Amino acid sequence: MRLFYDSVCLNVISIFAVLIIGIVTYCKWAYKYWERLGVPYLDPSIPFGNIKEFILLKLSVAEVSAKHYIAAKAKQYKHVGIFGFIRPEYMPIDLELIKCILTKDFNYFTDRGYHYNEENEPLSGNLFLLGGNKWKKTRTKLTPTFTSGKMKMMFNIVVECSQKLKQVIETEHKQGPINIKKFLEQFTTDVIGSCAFGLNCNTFDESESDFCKYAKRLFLPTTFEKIKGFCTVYIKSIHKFFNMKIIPTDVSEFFLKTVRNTVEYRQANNVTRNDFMQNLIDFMKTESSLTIEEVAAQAFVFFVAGFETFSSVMMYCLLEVALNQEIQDKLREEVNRYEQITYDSLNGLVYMRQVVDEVLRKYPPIAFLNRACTKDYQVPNTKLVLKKDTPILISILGIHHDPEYFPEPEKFDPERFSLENKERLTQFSYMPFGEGPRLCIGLRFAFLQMKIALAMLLKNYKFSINNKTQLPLKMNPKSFVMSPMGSIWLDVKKI
Ligand code: HEM
Repeated sequence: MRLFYDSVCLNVISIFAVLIIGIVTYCKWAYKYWERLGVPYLDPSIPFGNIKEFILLKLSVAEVSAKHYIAAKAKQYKHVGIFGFIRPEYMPIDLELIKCILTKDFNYFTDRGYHYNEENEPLSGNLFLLGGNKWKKTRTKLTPTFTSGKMKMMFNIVVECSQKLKQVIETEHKQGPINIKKFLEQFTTDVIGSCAFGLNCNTFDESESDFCKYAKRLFLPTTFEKIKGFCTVYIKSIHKFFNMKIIPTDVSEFFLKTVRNTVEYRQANNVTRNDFMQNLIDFMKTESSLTIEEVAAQAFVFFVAGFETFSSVMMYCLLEVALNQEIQDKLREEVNRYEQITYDSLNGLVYMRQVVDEVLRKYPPIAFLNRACTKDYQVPNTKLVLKKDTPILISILGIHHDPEYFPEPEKFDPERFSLENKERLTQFSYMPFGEGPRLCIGLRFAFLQMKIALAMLLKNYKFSINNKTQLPLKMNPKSFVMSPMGSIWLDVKKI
């Protein structure tokens, strides 16, 4: 019996050892990928490649890619090869090269390389995930939804929501310091729920409305959902084999049902409203029509793309003005030049634009851009040919903190974006909304929202930092957008 037991143990250990040796040998071979192509690369570690700190939750994915950018730049590389586990990824460092990928040779890089499957998962057929011709057609259809004329139509909805934000700050600030992010998230849910889904979410009154519940659920995935998300990016074969969905089924069903109800209600009752949903519904009637699932997918992505980005930019804005009182005073002076905030007065808020631009430089919420090579690509002025499907990673955070383009990058200085200085910025050194044909479609709407909310808050309140805020900020390694670990607590005084 003892002999049998020993032999089983020996066999198990041998199989295990062979497996380990096999994995190590394969990794070592895979890690020669960039060397074989003559591309400089950063030393990977088995089995993580170059993303160990991200996998072990020491740094956020944004910080890890910025670290790669800095390391490559220090060695004066124009481009660098990295590995996400064993997946080779290409990171351009030189801005001319970045320009080629994002604009000049865009037809080689039309896709982000993320998974989507509209039949299996209708909401994945959204503008952010789509690639190739489908993306192009959808982008052409949606572009008119974001013209300045359409923004003007949505102005009143955003003002209404900002009044509710003011009311809640009015009550809450009397109780002590406020955790500003929570209220900004509620505000964003109200705005996008209203503009993209045509709903009065009443987030401030009813914190557990269904809309809020599913929105929160989407941004707080379970461990299993995180693993699935991870497979989508790094181990596509597993993702495809198990036909995994990227959006949780209950969330998907809720958003689809909500859109269906809204469309049916408006059509049955002949109701129209000045919002994104109306534009999408109008498309359903045209020749180049959208199906109800396509409408839902776009409304869904407007919500997802706008939620974390907007609330984090606003939070960093208020943090920086709380830390820099003279900037806050100057901003307030500008806002107070207008008795009332109107759509036209927003254009006059020039200094506010500088402040927001600097916030977006220092804390770009989407800190890296993804592209995938859709056909073999000869990298200009080199012998390198990038193979079809090679993932491309551009570190916005790294570029925005590069002292060559922004001296003293950690300093918060809105003067970098004065009219005069803005003209001197190196092309492609500032890309908080991305660049090229896949540039953020919601840019105008984001500025509309930010200017209205900031103007309303600064007109009525003075913000200073409360010592419950842990400074310097440490980024949350679990978050895909630039989000701090702890909360930002502000003392608020009525003016
Ligand atoms: C401050 C707020 C925002 C920031 C910083 C931001 C940033 C970005 C960035 C960096 C991209 C990728 C661009 C690229 O790959 O070149 C993007 C794409 C996108 N954004 Fe935004 N965004 C913001 C707000 C919004 C809002 C409010 C909406 C919708 C109402 C929106 C909708 C989208 C969509 C649909 C895409 C995909 C565009 C495409 O692939 O054609 N974003 N955004």
